[in-house]
Amino acid sequence: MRGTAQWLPASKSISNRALIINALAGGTSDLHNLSDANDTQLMLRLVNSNDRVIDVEDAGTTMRFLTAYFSVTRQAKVLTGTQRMKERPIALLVDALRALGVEIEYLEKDGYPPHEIKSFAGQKVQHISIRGDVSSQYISALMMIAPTLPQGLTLVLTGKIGSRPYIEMTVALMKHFGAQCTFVDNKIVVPHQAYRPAEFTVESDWSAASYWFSFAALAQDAEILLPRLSLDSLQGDSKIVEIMKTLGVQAVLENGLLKLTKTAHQKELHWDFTHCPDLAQTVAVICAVKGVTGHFTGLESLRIKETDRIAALQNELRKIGADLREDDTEHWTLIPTTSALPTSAFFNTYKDHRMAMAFAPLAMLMDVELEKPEVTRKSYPNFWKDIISFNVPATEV
Ligand SMILES: O=C(O)C1=C[C@@H](OP(=O)(O)O)[C@@H](O)[C@H](O)C1
Ligand SMILES: C=C(OP(=O)(O)O)C(=O)O
Repeated sequence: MRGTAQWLPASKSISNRALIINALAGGTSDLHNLSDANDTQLMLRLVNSNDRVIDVEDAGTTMRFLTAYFSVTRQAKVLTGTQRMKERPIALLVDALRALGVEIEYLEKDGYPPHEIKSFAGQKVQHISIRGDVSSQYISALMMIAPTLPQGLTLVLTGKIGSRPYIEMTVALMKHFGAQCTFVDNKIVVPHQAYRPAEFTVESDWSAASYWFSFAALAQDAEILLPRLSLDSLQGDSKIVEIMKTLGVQAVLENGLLKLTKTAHQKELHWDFTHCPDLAQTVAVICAVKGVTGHFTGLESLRIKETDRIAALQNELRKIGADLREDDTEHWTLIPTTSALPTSAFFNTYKDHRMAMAFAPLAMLMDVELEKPEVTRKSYPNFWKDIISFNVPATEV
């Protein structure tokens, strides 16, 4: 398998932060290479929308960041989304905003969208404690609005902190646009200050890149080139380089492109996904078919993403004779396939882009049919176009 993933998207996490901060900085920054992911295209459109009802579809960051943004910019809005978005909790963020002085009401079920932002009379507190183990997106949302608050904001994160690199990414983006912010241990301090407009170029998306590591892992022979990725990235999902080394893929930067080639793989993988939850599906599927036993922790947050990703993985892995066994609430064992793979299989995707993209590379070994392949538009709209350019046969039925 040889070629370049020409349509690899820019990071949606970085793009969505840049768009929120740019809006708070007056909207005049030059932002280059924004992601074409639906989550970012939604953010681009909705952040300046005059509509009262804001439909974020299934975009988690867009929902959480806009809830904070519309609150501090005093825009009365109703935020809603898909049925699944109405099942993804938002209470911790709403509680924090209410403590700050924002009037927000739930319109259907307490703790979940849709919700209505009514008013913000003025900052009531400077100090907020918030759990760190549910979603870092609530924390990033509060951090980005913090410089605009008259008293600034101190956040104390309680319990285990998940997705920490995404919080560090928020710090880095805030700094790029002129706002100081410190994040030490479990404490984040943001003084009141003004953002400055700045030029910014978004790098490629490491989570999207992870699927090309999967193709390389399953190919007989591979030389895959990935554009605009840096190894010391703001994105925690660049950890895929380390993980996939164990699974038989070597990655080196050559002439500005990341080159993936084959190397020997090991029989076991111990990995904690606490700080890179979006890689779990990619890695589980590759372990399953390469005979690698996975000893995993840090999968808890997968249950509240686009679908319950633990249940979805368990259902679909069983179709190829593998399993993801829950040993206790914190430990999972990936039991790989020991028998021959079926010659073909149909995989359900649960309206989750990452289910589709994690299982697609199995096409290197068997005939794969995927339910609603268009779900990839959430983060990687040209995924199928990229696949076809590598001569992997893909047909839309
Ligand atoms: O801040 C972000 O851009 C994200 C944070 C992570 O979510 P959690 O913090 O909910 O784990 C990640 O799964 C999501 O895809 C993007
Ligand atoms: C979890 C994800 O996105 P979000 O939470 O922003 O919907 C994801 O892209 O895998």
